[in-house]
Amino acid sequence: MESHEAVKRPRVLVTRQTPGESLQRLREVCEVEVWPETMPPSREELCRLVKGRHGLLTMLSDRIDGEMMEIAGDQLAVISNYAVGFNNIDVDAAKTRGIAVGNTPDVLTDATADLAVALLFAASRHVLPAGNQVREGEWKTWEPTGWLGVEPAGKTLGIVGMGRIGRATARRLVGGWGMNLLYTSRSDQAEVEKELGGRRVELDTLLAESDFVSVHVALTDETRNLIDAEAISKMKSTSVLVNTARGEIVDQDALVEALENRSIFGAGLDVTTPEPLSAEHPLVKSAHCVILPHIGSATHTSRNAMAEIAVDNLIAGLSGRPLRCSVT
Ligand SMILES: NC(=O)C1=CN([C@@H]2O[C@H](COP(=O)(O)OP(=O)(O)OC[C@H]3O[C@@H](n4cnc5c(N)ncnc54)[C@H](O)[C@@H]3O)[C@@H](O)[C@H]2O)C=CC1
Ligand SMILES: O=C(O)C(=O)CO
Repeated sequence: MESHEAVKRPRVLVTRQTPGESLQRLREVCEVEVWPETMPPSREELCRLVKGRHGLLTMLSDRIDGEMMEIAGDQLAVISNYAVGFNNIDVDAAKTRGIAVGNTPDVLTDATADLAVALLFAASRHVLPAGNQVREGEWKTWEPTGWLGVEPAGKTLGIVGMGRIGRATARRLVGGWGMNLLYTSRSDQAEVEKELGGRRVELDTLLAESDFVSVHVALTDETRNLIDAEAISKMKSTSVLVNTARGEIVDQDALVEALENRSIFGAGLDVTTPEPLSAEHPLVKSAHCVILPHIGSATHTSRNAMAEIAVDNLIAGLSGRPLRCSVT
């Protein structure tokens, strides 16, 4: 039986065209099939495509569970996710089968933190609806009471999940706008506190005391719906919620209600449940919510670098070497 040991020309599936030249490196050592469409393969198509592959280069929209690994077969040695988040992969199932799993951390940290800051300002200053007023020819005059927003300078920033992107976001807002920092984390972050000041607090305290809350935890069973109705009810009526992590971390129904009741000031989301979110969804229609189509890492620099890591991970996994960035 063909198993995890290195094979001469391993068969690899890449579930979407990635930017840059990195796939060329893969083609030199593997038989590569790239899913050619813009839309992801359906579950059915993916089940058909994974069969007999030694390696998979997957996107965050591909759900790779135990069943999918089973369908792929015993020869599957490595799953390389083209993302830092890996909630779309059943890592325990992969471990059980001895399949290596890789991700693409660090190289997208700055781009995603930049976008968190952009969303914070967009939601604070009505950037989209005010801009639309101009586009739609509805701009009548300068109004002393028009489009009044909130300002971050000197206010309190709450970072939920002080990992790489949480810290980079805090660095921008503490350094640039003199914000005071609160954060949640599973452990104290002495280095962060040395660099940025700040205090580790319980989530309830963070929500009650922050003027701007930015979510950066990984999606796990523990963080799913972390920002639920009760959590949102603790936030200040002048506060802004930003989520660039994963949609499932925020209870969207509760957020709709909070925005409708004006119990928070606004929200900026790069991630939703589902993705894409229907244009009819009340959050999309809300004047107090800015939604972007999951573009946190969407810069040439980040996406090219992610592709390089994803290919390095795949090649390492196929030859039984430790991955450049492993989550198993
Ligand atoms: N919008 C986008 O395009 C992007 C979204 N992301 C999302 O951002 C997430 C974070 O990325 P990184 O900062 O690179 O990951 P990271 O692993 O450095 O940070 C995640 C942090 O969350 C903490 N955490 C996990 N569970 C927690 C809990 N229950 N309570 C408090 N803290 C908890 C972890 O300890 C860690 O510090 C990714 O998992 C991904 O979902 C990442 C990149 C781009
Ligand atoms: O890397 C991730 O986790 C993303 O969401 C997109 O880059």
